[in-house]
Amino acid sequence: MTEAAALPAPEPVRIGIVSISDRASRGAYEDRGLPALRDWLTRALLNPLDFQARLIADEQEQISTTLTELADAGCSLILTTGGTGPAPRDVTPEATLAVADKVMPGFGEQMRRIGQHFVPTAILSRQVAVVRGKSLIINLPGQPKAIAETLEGLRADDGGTLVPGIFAAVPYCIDLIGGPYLETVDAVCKAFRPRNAIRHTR
Ligand SMILES: Nc1ncnc2c1ncn2[C@@H]1O[C@H](COP(=O)(O)OP(=O)(O)OP(=O)(O)O)[C@@H](O)[C@H]1O
Ligand SMILES: Nc1nc2c(c(=O)[nH]1)N[C@H]1C(S)=C(S)[C@@H](COP(=O)(O)O)O[C@H]1N2
Repeated sequence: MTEAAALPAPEPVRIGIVSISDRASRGAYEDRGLPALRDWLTRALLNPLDFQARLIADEQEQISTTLTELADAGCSLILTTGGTGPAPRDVTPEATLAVADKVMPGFGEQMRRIGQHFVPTAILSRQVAVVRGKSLIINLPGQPKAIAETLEGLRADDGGTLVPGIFAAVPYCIDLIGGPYLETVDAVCKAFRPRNAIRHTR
């Protein structure tokens, strides 16, 4: 048997993607949040992906209910986009904190650090990340272009990493909460794990 044949294939992963937008949910404009999330995750991950997609309005109860349902449905990762600013209808962080078992402040800190390289108003974002059971839930900004920026970080002209994207820490976080082993495409986003946590798959 060859070494490759002896290695296990990457595990399937269920991922919740949630676009939170008053205007896109009522059809005032086309939703670009879900396609941006799906496209980036498909480029970045080698695992077979089962997406659970939702497009909803900026309603706190509805957001919390959606996040709870996706976590209960076995999503290891849930990414939201939209509703993190200071406007009265921006309530995604409150809805996310309401379903948290643990708050993970490092994600929000790093997202705002990345954002300020693109736009000074990134400090207006109130994104949070939390763990609920075996799900990691992360709020991303609403601007569709900000989704890849935040997940991937900032590259230098030579292709090296200038500011690490938040996704580099996601696979190990999911390991620690008992989820499947996520494998990334290094050219898009190289996951970091301590040496003793690295497994080899095909
Ligand atoms: N789902 C989406 N599809 C396309 N563009 C979006 C989407 N969500 C947000 N945007 C764009 O990003 C901007 C900032 O996002 P934010 O979440 O603050 O939206 P908003 O201004 O509250 O409006 P809405 O909730 O109606 O989308 C929006 O004003 C819009 O231009
Ligand atoms: N990487 C990145 N982060 C970003 C932005 C961006 O263009 N790129 N836009 C910011 C802006 S203009 C706002 S108001 C806040 C709030 O997020 P929201 O889009 O969910 O309202 O996110 C910020 N974070």
